[in-house]
Amino acid sequence: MNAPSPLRCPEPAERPDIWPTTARRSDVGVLSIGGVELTYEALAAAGGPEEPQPVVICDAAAATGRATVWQMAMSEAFWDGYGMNGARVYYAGKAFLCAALVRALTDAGLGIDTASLGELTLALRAGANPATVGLHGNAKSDAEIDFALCEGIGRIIIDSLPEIDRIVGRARALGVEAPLMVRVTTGVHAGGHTFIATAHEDQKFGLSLATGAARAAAEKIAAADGVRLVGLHSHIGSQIMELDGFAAAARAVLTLRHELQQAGIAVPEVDLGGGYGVAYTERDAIAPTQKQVADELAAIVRTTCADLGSDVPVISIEPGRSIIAPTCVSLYPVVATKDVMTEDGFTRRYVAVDGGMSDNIRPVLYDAAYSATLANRDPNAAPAHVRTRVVGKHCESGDILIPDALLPGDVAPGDIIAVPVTGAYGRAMASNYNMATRPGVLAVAGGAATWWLRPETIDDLLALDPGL
Ligand SMILES: Cc1ncc(COP(=O)(O)O)c(C=O)c1O
Ligand SMILES: N[C@@H](CCCC[NH3+])C(=O)O
Repeated sequence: MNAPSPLRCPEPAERPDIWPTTARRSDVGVLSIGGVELTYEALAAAGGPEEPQPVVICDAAAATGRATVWQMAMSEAFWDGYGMNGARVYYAGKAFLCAALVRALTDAGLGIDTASLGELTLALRAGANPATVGLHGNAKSDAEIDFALCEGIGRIIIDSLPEIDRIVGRARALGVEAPLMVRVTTGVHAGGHTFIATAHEDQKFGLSLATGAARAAAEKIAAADGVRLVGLHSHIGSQIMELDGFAAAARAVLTLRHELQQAGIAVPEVDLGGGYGVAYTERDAIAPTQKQVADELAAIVRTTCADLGSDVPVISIEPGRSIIAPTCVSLYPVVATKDVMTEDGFTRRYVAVDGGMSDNIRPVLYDAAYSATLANRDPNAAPAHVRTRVVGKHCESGDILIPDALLPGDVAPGDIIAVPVTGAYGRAMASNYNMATRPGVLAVAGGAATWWLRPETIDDLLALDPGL
């Protein structure tokens, strides 16, 4: 958790990859995104929060732009007019989901990957075409399965052998055919943190390639009535910056497909999952571009299929983070500051903000690093910078957003802390700890602001309590 030196937040012009496309610092030092200044006065005037409060600002055009670039890069890389049949991109809604985003991404040609009844309901109600919606889950409820089957979604990704029997039963009862993919555990270890690596053997997701469980699942589906095998699926983890793991997993899953096809079991599609990493701070390398990833995946698929002597399946991927993470910046009002003596005998500045682990659990859960700057004024115009710990407001001493940030020594209540790259798994993993209200997500574009998710209110929380 202790960084070797305090982490400074680069300005948008220095590291454009960790800021939304339209982020700028004005001549007077105020940050803006989408032409909207990031002060609470300007946000209120543009239709945002009326009072200072934590809020997630999303550069709406950047989100659509990143999705479109993925879609085009994959379509181009996987099309050659004869063996390569194209590729599909499903946005992994677990990273962040709301109706406006579903509409923007489906308009851009993406499908939506969901992992719960809530995500699935939202995606369909927002107008996603069921044929290009998928459902994941290692413990899908009957309600989830029934809803997915009744709505006719394009793929349900199987995560265990008993689940196949359950779906066969539900499909029979409902009189529908279930399109199934098998999630294959390829044994590839990749991913930023143990909790977000998903393809090594001893973890809860998928069916093992090594033990034969994945193959057995595909055979079971192929032999059963009321279900149809539409593909194999591999997802190796999240926040992966090196492409080798994707290559190894793709080879493994394509080889299984080839073996199945040779045994007479057709496997039209292979999904290579999500997990493509992004840079969070200036210590991170610039992530591979969507085109680099797509070209690399296409090269692996092409050569693997050629080596195996098999045709090329339709390929799909499920990026979440890499579409939405860099398009959002979290803003926090500074509430209090104090200087504390450390055990090593130096003084540490604490800056406490309204917000914290309830709107961004990632630092606590994964030691995830973020950096912070000031939104309302130019930090570089301040006389001196000090090592600062940015902490939240919750009743946990571990409620630390940034353990060791370099911020102006005169940060005070009235200032606004901006933390970039918070679009993925921030609001989506937010909680109501301490009965905190979860922040709104404000989309900004062309000088105007629109709520993509309105801020939760205390009344929203109290309404859940029949005792009141
Ligand atoms: C099955 C599956 N697909 C896609 C994703 C999206 O991952 P990421 O946001 O890292 O792209 C995840 C999350 O790790 C996942 O579990
Ligand atoms: N929630 C994780 C990513 C896991 C994605 C789901 N398998 C994160 O914040 O990095």
